[in-house]
Amino acid sequence: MSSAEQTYDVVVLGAGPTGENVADVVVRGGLSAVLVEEHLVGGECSYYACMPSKALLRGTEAIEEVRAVQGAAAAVTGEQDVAATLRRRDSFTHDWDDSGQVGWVEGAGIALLRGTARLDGERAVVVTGPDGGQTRLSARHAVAVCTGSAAAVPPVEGLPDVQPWTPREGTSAKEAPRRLLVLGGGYVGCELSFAWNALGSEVTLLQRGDRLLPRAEPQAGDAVLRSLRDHGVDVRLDVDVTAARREDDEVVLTHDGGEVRGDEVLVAVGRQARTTAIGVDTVGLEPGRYLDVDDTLQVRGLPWLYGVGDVNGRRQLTHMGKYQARQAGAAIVARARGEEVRVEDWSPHTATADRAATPSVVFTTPQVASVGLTSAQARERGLPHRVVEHPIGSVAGAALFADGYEGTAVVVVDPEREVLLGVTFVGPAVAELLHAATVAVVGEVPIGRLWHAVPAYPTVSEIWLRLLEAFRG
Ligand SMILES: Cc1cc2nc3c(=O)[nH]c(=O)nc-3n(C[C@H](O)[C@H](O)[C@H](O)COP(=O)(O)OP(=O)(O)OC[C@H]3O[C@@H](n4cnc5c(N)ncnc54)[C@H](O)[C@@H]3O)c2cc1C
Ligand SMILES: NC(=O)c1ccc[n+]([C@@H]2O[C@H](COP(=O)([O-])OP(=O)(O)OC[C@H]3O[C@@H](n4cnc5c(N)ncnc54)[C@H](O)[C@@H]3O)[C@@H](O)[C@H]2O)c1
Repeated sequence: MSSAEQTYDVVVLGAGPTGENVADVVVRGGLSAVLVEEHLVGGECSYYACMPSKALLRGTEAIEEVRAVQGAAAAVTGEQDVAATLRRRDSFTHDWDDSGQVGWVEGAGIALLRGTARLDGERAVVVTGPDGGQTRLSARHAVAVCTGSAAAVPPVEGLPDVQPWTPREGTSAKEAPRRLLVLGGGYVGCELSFAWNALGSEVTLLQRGDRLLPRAEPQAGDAVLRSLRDHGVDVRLDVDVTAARREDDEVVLTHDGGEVRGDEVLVAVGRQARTTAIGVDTVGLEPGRYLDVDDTLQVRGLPWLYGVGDVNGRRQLTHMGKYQARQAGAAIVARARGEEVRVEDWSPHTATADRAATPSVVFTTPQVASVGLTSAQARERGLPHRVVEHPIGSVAGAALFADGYEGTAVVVVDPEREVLLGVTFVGPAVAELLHAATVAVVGEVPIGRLWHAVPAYPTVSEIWLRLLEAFRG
């Protein structure tokens, strides 16, 4: 056992995509920073979330895209090579080896400390290393908590005892289980049901509410539901699972309408803040809760403490964690230099897009790409709004892309200011349509000016013209 003390300008807890970017921004701003990581540098996204899940899905998507083009479809004469798809997934996670990311951290001039970090009063962090030795870190300017989130486990009797899969096992499994039960029909439940169904599992998806992807526009959940069922997934809505047990090698879930059996059960009912064991109580905060932060990501009431990424519960997406990291990093540097931190919307120091313009893509078949407010969110916020919808398959680019292209675009417009509040595309390969919508929402580009943003012919982006025409009436 050893004990040491070190001082840095900024101490960052957690080297996920968020923590890495906070450290990078402050070092570029002339401050010193140490990143503390207890598992893999790169965080959930690289090893158990975004990258492996998309690698599991991409082969199936590529095959479906070719099958949807008459003539080209004839070239698909066999089945997906599941073992090769899993190997490709493993190549994206580098076989769960983080040496590449460690090289990047070192090259960026960031100090890295392996171990479990815990706050120990104001500006102080204690790190317990793999050998049990402790290092005490002091921060001259800021401590940034970027410890992310973990899978939430619902209060279902017996569930912990059946050793359910979390998204970690759901993205890193070495083979497809014969029968997979999936609890939860949000992002993870829908994506991983598609993935494992195509890789050979018999999948049963149990969703508590009456819709999949309940926070998206209803057209999204409806289309994903139809497609999952068409692909052979047994989707059951309005199911309340009350108990779980193992019988020999089987998992048995009891719900209000009976029982369902599988070989594994994946729990995908949302996330919980990783703040239970990081010493937040030593600075007056309640363990287990999301960190309550302002728009500069500063924890309210503790000006030296920042909560960035999944751990604040604002938006649990990698690109939003990295965005928050850029804004928080800029605020930390400005405060350290004694410069003014601008707290107004859209300033270099505030994460305004969290509230107004968060983009996301659900990589199902069809994809769901959205940014900004849904019609339900506009209604909840009491904003004046009009909803315009148009089938994407009606444009030439979509017809060329896939025979019988089916998709929907939904735009939420503020009719008084004539700007877009939100956009949702549902359809094959719509992910790459999204950034144009994000620019329009963030820039509050007036509808009158959008008429001058002419989509190239024949691209799927011509859907923008149809939407403008539908809005004009
Ligand atoms: C299955 C799945 C698929 C997803 N797909 C996408 C996607 O396609 N696109 C997208 O944008 N988002 C996706 N997400 C969400 C995305 O993974 C998260 O938003 C992102 O990882 C959050 O980054 P973070 O750095 O805030 O936290 P994390 O990635 O969770 O990183 C936190 C880090 O902190 C470390 N840590 C925790 N506690 C301590 C401690 N006490 N001491 C030291 N280190 C600690 C952890 O080991 C971890 O490395 C997905 C999530 C899941 C579950
Ligand atoms: N492509 C992406 O960007 C991507 C992919 C995966 C995850 N993520 C991120 O990770 C977060 C977590 O994903 P998630 O799918 O775990 O959460 P989620 O919030 O997206 O969905 C959880 C779902 O579980 C349902 N549910 C809740 N309790 C239940 C119960 N007891 N039984 C059955 N269903 C229940 C909810 O109705 C909801 O539909 C997402 O919100 C997203 O921010 C992003």
